[in-house]
Amino acid sequence: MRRILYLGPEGTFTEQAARTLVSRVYPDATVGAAQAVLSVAAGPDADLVLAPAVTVRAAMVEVSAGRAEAVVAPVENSVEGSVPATLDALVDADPVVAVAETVLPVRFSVLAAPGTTPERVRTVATHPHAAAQVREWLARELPDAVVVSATSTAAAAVEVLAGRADAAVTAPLAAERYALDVLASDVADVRDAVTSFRLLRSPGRVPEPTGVDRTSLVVTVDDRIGTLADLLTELATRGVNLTRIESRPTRDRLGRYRFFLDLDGHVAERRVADAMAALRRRSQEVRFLGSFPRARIAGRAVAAEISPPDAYSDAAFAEAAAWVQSLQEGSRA
Ligand SMILES: O=C(O)C(=O)Cc1ccccc1
Repeated sequence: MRRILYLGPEGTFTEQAARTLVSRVYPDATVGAAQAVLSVAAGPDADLVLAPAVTVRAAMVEVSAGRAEAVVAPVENSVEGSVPATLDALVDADPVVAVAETVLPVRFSVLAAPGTTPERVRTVATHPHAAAQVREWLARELPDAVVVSATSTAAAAVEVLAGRADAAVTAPLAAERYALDVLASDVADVRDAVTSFRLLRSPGRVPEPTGVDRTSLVVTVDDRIGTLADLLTELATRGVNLTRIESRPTRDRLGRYRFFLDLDGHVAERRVADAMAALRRRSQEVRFLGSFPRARIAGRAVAAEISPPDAYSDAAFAEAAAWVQSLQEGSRA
């Protein structure tokens, strides 16, 4: 039985995303659920079992070691930006690549032990990404409460159950999974906030291009004048649209960075492949984090989908390469 790990414990946004992604990536599989990362307590017929992991990093180690099939991780939020723990794990762990992404609307529930009134709440536990998205609500509704960090929103609910926090800011799913009262639901400072999640596996076959794909890379560069401009020019001159660029320190010394890039397009497309080859020539290291269909909500684009001009089509690249080859072979002037 193959395990799909998600940032747990049960009842996180990531569990919700994992259910969507698994039904998309493994449409024919029977899916069971486990309570803990090493448990295989699922129906006897399940092909896949969804299991919680304490951290994304630990889950990636399980995948790299061949003990799990895939990990589902939160990547980016429309309000708070990237999830640093996921980005760092992506470069520290043995390579894993994304094969699918999904985008979920995020509205929070505030849970507390049965009978707790808002006036009695002094500590509110949650994931840092959730805290950043309910800051105004907490200042207004629970002004005396201090926010304490948890590894996930569901881990925050467990803190409340254990009596170590008075309330937790969670996913709506946690209200169904834990015996806690709902003090508030549908809480969000920004109404239409969304978070993207990816399903990551050990490197293998890349999903077929769909025409609306995303390619994700990490590029490590030397510190010299114009490096970043040079990299971006390699993309621009091949008609490759950059949808995200994020730097993270390499953590070995101050002032050294890696760049996380998301591009429109698929490694199977000539313009993207050509741009990636150029990035490789110009940088210390390029790590491929996957090419996969771009997430849509109810069939609609989440962000603008920009088509490259005809000069960058596979056909245009093939015609131009054939022309150069004919010159090299002397078959044409
Ligand atoms: O803690 C969770 O529930 C997660 O899945 C991470 C997260 C936290 C806040 C918003 C979106 C995802």
